[in-house]
Amino acid sequence: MNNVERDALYFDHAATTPCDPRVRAVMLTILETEHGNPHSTTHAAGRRAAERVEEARAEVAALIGADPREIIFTSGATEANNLAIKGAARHLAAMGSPRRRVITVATEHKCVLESVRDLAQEGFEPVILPVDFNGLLDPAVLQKALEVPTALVSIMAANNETGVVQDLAALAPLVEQAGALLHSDLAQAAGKMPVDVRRMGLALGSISSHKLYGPKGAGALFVRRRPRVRLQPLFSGGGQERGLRSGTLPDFLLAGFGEACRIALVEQEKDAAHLAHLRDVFLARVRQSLPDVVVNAEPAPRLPGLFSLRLPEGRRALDVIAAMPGLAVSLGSACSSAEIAPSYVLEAMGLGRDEAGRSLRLSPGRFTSAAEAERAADRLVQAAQIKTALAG
Ligand SMILES: Cc1ncc(COP(=O)(O)O)c(C=O)c1O
Repeated sequence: MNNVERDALYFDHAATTPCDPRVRAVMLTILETEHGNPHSTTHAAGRRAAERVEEARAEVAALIGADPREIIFTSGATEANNLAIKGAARHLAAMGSPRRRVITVATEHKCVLESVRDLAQEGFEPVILPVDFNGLLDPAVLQKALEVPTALVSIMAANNETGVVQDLAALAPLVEQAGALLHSDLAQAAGKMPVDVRRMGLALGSISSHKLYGPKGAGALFVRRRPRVRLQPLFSGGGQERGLRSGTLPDFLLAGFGEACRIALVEQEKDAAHLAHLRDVFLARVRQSLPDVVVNAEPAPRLPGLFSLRLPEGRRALDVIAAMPGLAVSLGSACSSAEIAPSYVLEAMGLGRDEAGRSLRLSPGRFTSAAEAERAADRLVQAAQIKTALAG
């Protein structure tokens, strides 16, 4: 880590988390001392690698209340989401199912939205449902969409821009009654809030390692066994992962992912309390100087460690970020050249161009201290006090 990185206040854990030192230690041991292919089990080196993979599978399963046989390793949540949505829809079509509707929500991650939209080319009917001002999906809206025979519904557990937590326990029975499969993108939720695939009524669920202090490049898809959910694989190959995901598994990454899940399960409540405290410290301090600051979707149930802050009128998030180089946060908007396009997530919640352009995403983490939250608040206030004219 160089000095710039060490001095920076990192408030962008929703984008990615640093590897937990305990995760790093596990991965380094494997990199330095083990070299087997987990699929070459005719010798001890391969068998050891396979054991590492199975240990990791058990840890990932435990974090979300699944059976280890229900975990398919992938390269991350993007791949898991693609496999779940395209794989399930294609399998049903191949079995002769007349169900063509695939439903998702306007605030989903791009990899879900694009996977659903891509299916239109294969004769499916993508339906993108709206959310209310707090980013929540109204069960009545889902119920109405399910009047047409539906293959699959994909609803994320927690949103990556606002932290809004959907009420899956209330929505799942509607999907089940309609005879459709329910998939959830759990990338932001796993390790950050209690996740139980049975209680949530999921047929499929996607996780990402690098969102929970594990390495980048690893993820998993939960595929329910009873009643059994079948998928068409995305890749042709050696038939690893029960034929659903061919390719040699990266044992050291998966061991790190497993260790990250083990830690997350043990420390999730402690982490959540810590993150809620950091958020409260940060917001109280910011509001002393900027009382008009708003948390987008504040009334909705939200993750404790991820919030979208709307600055008072007259400030532009892009300018504020530029004025605080030592504080790493995300824009609540997608940026193209010098223009700010409102984030589609905030736009779906009814925010206008100006409101979205004043929004920042902040996400402290497990290793952030209260003193750092105070320093971050001071830097933000200082930067926001450099009054900037709104473009347009
Ligand atoms: C909600 C959500 N889904 C999916 C992804 C993609 O995850 P990955 O980087 O593991 O492909 C992310 C991360 O950007 C995310 O926040």
